[in-house]
Amino acid sequence: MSAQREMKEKNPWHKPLTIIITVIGVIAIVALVTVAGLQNRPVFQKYKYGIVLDAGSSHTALYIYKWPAEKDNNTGRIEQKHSCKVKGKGISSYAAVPEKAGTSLTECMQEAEMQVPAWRHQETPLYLGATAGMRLLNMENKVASDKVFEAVEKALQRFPFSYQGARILSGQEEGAFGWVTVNYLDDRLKQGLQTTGALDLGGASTQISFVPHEYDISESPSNAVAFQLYGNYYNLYTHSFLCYGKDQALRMALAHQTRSGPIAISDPCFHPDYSVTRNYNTLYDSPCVSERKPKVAPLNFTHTGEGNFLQCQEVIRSLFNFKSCKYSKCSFNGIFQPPVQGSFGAFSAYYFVMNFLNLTDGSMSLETITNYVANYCSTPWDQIKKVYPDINEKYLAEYCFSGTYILTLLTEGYNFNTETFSKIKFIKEIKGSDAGWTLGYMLNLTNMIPAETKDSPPLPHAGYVSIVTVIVLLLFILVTLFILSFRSIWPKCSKEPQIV
Ligand SMILES: O=P(O)(O)OP(=O)(O)OP(=O)(O)OC[C@H]1O[C@@H](n2cnc3c(O)ncnc32)[C@H](O)[C@@H]1O
Ligand SMILES: [Ca+2]
Repeated sequence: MSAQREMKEKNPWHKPLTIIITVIGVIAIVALVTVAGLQNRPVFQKYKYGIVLDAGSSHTALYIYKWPAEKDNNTGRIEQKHSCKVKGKGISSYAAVPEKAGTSLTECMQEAEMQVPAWRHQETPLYLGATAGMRLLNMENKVASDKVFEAVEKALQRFPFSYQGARILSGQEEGAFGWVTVNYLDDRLKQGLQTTGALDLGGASTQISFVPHEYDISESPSNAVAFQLYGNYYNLYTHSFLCYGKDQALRMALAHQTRSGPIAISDPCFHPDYSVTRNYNTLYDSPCVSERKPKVAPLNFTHTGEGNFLQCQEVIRSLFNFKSCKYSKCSFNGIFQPPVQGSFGAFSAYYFVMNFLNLTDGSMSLETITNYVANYCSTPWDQIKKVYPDINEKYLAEYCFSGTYILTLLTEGYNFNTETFSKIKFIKEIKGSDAGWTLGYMLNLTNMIPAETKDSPPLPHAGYVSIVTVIVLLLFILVTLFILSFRSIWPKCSKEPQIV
């Protein structure tokens, strides 16, 4: 019994020092785990937002972009969070009722209010950029164009975002920002890789932008845009052809065929058996064709189809002037263009049309694609309607013209040949963000948004390392003390069986 008491007295677990050491040890371990856990927990990502309204000639679309609040190399990693297609036509179509241009945006703006967290609303910049539709309205009727902007401005200012203004983009900006978008999304800018050209086909204008091989900038300064992005310099060639978007090009093609004011035309760019009645005033109501309006013409004309690809190409060719060129090389209409270079991303109507025709598979040759479009054009209209009962009839009727226009513009307008054509990719989006000028525009403008304080771990790295070192040292001392106090009873413990 006395041996047992003696052992109990010598048992370190019954000494206050051991208990204190143990408690401190446990606290130290808990502290170590807590500090490490807090320091290394995934940082809650805070985002900033920006909204761009693309007021195109055919429709308006709203894009919401987001990027981490702490920025990377002065340029945030911007991605598309949401997009909203405004119902109805483009804002330029409301020239006679400007207030409606403003109210048309309400639904998408309300969607934006839901998409951007409320606490970010006030600091979220909101931009509206208008393109060729408003360019044309501005040329035609400046007062009407100003009124549309006034109405749009009023409508946008009612929302809680930081409204930064509405303006018409120049053709150069439209082309250049489209190029920035494509290359940014492809990660080519940051990595300094060879860039991709950008081809944008809108309703009223079309843009071509690429970095040429040995391009002499002095030849046509109005087609040159110099960029410095991520420390790399780019000398971009860009041109925007007003009136060569697919709707205005169709107008020009019809104007070409009705220039003598006939009561009926048989159009090779529309399917056999296609027939509609069109109004002369409506057709010629655009600065792209107004000057060519026939002096004498009936109110309407009958527009029938013929479905002949080669003859359609002839009509389209007549829209391009290949005669005059004061530069070393031109595309058409006397516009300087160096030879196309490298790969290209073709988006908006290039994609809509080629996707409908099932021609976006990069392995198809120019010849195969041409044959396909020719065959498609010669298919009777009734048959086409039966095969595609769900497609918007206006689009459906125009795919033959649009496909032929795209091929003619690319090969004869921009001089793509069999080999260079194969480097064109028809794209809608890249990594979840739509291809178009808006992201490039946003990317450029966000450089002006000051970066928020970095969303860093709670402790600086040095502080974290010091705390962990102190705790580890403390644990080491405690373990040593613990072992030492146990050692005093170890011999007894080992003799225990002999005692028994
Ligand atoms: O750049 P601008 O010239 O201002 O015009 P936009 O921005 O309004 O032009 P889009 O790229 O939105 O559209 C280009 C054209 O494609 C048409 N379009 C849109 N969706 C289409 C689809 O699914 N199939 C065929 N055409 C389509 C649209 O009506 C236009 O004529
Ligand atoms: Ca556009």
